Amino acid sequence: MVFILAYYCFCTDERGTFRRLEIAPKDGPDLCRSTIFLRSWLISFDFPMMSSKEELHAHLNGSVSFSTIEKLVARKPHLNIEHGMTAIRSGQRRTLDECFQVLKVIHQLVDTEEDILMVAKDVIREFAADGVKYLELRSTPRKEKTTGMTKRRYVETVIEAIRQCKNEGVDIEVRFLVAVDRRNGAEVAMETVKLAEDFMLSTGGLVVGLDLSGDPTVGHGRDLLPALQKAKNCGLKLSLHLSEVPSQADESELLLNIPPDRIGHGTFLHPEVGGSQSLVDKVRKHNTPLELCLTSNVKGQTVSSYSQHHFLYWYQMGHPSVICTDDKGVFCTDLSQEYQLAASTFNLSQEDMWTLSQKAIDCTFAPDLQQQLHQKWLELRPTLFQL
Ligand SMILES: CNc1ncnc2c1ncn2[C@@H]1O[C@H](COP(=O)(O)O)[C@@H](O)[C@H]1O
Ligand SMILES: [Zn+2]
Repeated sequence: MVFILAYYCFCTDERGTFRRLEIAPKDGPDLCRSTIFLRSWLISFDFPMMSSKEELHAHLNGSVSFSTIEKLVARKPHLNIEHGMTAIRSGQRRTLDECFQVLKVIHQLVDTEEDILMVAKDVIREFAADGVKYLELRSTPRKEKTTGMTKRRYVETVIEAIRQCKNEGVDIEVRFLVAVDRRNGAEVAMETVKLAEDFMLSTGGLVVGLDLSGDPTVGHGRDLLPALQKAKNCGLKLSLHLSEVPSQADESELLLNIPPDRIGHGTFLHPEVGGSQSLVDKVRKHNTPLELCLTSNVKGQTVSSYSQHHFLYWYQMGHPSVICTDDKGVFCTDLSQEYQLAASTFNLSQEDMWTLSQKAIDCTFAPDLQQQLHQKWLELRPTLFQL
């Protein structure tokens, strides 16, 4: 059976505004290979500014690429895991619950220190190859009884991967956020904060913060409040997944009082989608940046289409909004593609895109690097616009 799929090309018009053009119908089996070719062509010719970006919302295990999955599958053939089980391809949609099932499959493949080291190094290199100059990775420390991996070794191994990439000259600055999985409850959250604090103090600034993530339909943030407050008090920056699903308004009211330093998704904060003006006012009052992940939200079906994405609501308000990938492996995307999607969906010019990526520098959790990054952005700007 042959699937005929519409195929789109992005380009700029004479005003520098991004446009999406239909260029050719393609059959299913060739789609993936052709997309990779087309994307690399587009990046090099039509999106020169994409070589300076920062990624502030990337879950390590959700970011594992196809080629790394292949290596992991080769290490563990007995698991009988195929790539279709670890990624949501173009045009496919899943419920959020199904997305978490996919992440569980990846966790089965990544259960030793060797796996973590390979996965983290591959992910860092891939972001660098995509023109990301500053990356904040986040991951939930996991203990694996069968392989003897401890939570402490888990974090140490990610840090080791960051250091090795630096020593190998990979052109990217990487910082790490220790993640609290809300499904594991208050006690584990408190232990995780302690672990994050230890690493913040012992890694010379590589561990910069704490992430709250996990299935938003499980548990309530009120139980995690003491742990989150403790993290904030000890100097960890907080990025909290808030209002990722509609039922979380009460929780968001509570957690926004901390206040967090950044918000993941915030899909249902504003009144038009069942949030409230009071939630928006709190976000505005603290000028809390939002991490926005278009493909993740559309493929996970919390947002019905790209044009309905809440990026527009916050962007039009002039609120700090950072385009991110969330889980680039699971959702088959990369940061360049997310910028292209935002540009083509909301008619943004190259200048708009440039400003978005430049403003994201002020949202990073590494104030010591911000001046250096601003400098780098200014140096790259003339080449990007061929001035
Ligand atoms: C799709 N939207 C999402 N919403 C909430 N949490 C998410 C997520 N995507 C990923 N995670 C969180 O990140 C973990 C996988 O990476 P790590 O094993 O930590 O590196 C997931 O188990 C979940 O806790
Ligand atoms: Zn996320």
